[in-house]
Amino acid sequence: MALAVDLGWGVVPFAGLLGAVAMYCGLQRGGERGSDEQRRLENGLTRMAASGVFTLPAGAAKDAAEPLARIEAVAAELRRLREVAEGVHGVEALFGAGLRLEWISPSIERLTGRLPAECLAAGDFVDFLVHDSDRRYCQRAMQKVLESGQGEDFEMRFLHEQGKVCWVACRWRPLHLEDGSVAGLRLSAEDIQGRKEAEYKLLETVAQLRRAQALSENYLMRSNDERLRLSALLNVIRLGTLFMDRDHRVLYYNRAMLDIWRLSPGENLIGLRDVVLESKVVGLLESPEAYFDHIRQIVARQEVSAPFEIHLKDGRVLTEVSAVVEDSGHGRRGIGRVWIYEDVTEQRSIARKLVAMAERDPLTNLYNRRRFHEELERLLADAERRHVKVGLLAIDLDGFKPINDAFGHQAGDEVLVTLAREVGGIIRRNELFFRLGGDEFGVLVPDADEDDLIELAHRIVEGIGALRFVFGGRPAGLTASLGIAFYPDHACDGEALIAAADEAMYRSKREGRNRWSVAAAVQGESARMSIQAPGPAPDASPVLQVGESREPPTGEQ
Ligand SMILES: Nc1nc2c(ncn2[C@@H]2O[C@H](COP(=O)(O)OP(=O)(O)OP(=O)(O)O)[C@@H](O)[C@H]2O)c(=O)[nH]1
Repeated sequence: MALAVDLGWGVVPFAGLLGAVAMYCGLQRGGERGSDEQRRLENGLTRMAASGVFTLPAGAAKDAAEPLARIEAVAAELRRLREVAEGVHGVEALFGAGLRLEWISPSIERLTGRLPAECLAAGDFVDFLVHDSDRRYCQRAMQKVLESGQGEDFEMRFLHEQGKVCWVACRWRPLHLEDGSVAGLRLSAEDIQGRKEAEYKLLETVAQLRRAQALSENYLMRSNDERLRLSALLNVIRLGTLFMDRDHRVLYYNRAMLDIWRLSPGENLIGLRDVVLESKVVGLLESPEAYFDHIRQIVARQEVSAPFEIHLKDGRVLTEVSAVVEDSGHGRRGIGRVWIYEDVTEQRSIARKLVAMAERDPLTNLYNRRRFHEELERLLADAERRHVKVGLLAIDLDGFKPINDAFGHQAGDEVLVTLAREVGGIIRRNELFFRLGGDEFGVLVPDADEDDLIELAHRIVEGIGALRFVFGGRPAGLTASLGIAFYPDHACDGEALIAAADEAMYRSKREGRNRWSVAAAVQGESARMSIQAPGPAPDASPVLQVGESREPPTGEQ
């Protein structure tokens, strides 16, 4: 059914009316309102009325001027309507019942580059103007409006003749006949390209924000994983770790930290100020004041601190190192400070044992020959600097081999141990006693005085000679031969001093054992060159002093 218009005095097919009005207007424009033409028009209108195209008011047929005036009024009204329709910003279009485009506003050109005439000439409006992706939906929606008589609103894309796309918001409305049936559709399409672009931009921005959020969530998750890994690591290592913030409050600590400082495992240190922390450990420290002074010095500096030893009352030894935690901007103040504590008690003990093993004789626990040489060099350097003497006593047992041979090696060991203890009891605290190997011993005496050393040698000879042993029910004893030498009197260096003392000791052996001898004074000044020793000038001739124990011990020799 064709689209029709109600003019108030009859329903007129739209196209027919437009034709009639155009014809009328054309006549007007041409100024040819001759009576023939007017008559033709009046006849035409009368025929149209007679054929039911529209209904003339009663009496109109008698007065042909009446419908003409009405047509003029309608034409004027239509011109105004056309002006309005052609001037609309959006697109307006009318479709017949076959969904064929019957009229479209010129504004379609602005959106699609297509002229209304092109659109009307195109067979199918949807195929011609609607974007591929929206065609089926559009066709279905048009059909639905036609069938249901209910309007549909949706957005779709027009295709511009140059291929670009233009989004429009469509309002599809049915056109009803008087009897209520649907005679066609009306489309009102509004250009929403700007809004769509804004929406796309917004969506893109939202997508970017989502990506950024996902990225930051990913970073957060990874940094959280890192934190957990670090925390797990810090909790398994034996180093006590403490992070303080720049306001001197506890930020983080690990289990070892609580362990080392004997704090209960459930203790919560987070947020505690340094002074509170100090109050918790003060009872453990051997020298709290010294330690807290040290902390204040460290905190005042920026560089990594040197390892510091902390001695605790329970005998443990801790080492501490601290460093500023730099901030990412490498600011001078940093974001806080890390403190690392290590309980080195066991290491220190092992080190002590290793040192002892390296420098002590395992049988007698006396210093060994290695330590003897170290101490000798040290004492000689000191004597050189302070212009004092160093005395060396070389001790060699007499008749030790026969004890081994007669009573066994274990008996010999017992003799050595007993002897070490006895002689250790005779020497003074500043005198150093060594087992130099086998049955050889040595005593180094700093700031030595000749008379004192001779007195010491005498007491040692007597002390050893007085030792009494019983092995397998049989008594045993032994004596010792001693040699005494002084630096710089008898030697200008360590080796020479040893040689001089040995020489004196062998002299004691030769002279009958169980005695002491003082080394012969060296000829000339060579041994004294480096020292201006106080006292009388030495005699140029070799001097030998020999001492003997008054009571030679008994025993199997
Ligand atoms: N039991 C024991 N004997 C040792 C040890 N070290 C060395 N000896 C022995 O000590 C003896 C030292 O020999 P000598 O110096 O000739 O013995 P000596 O009988 O004192 O000889 P003189 O010095 O001439 O009187 C050797 O028999 C070694 O085997 C040890 O650690 N334990």
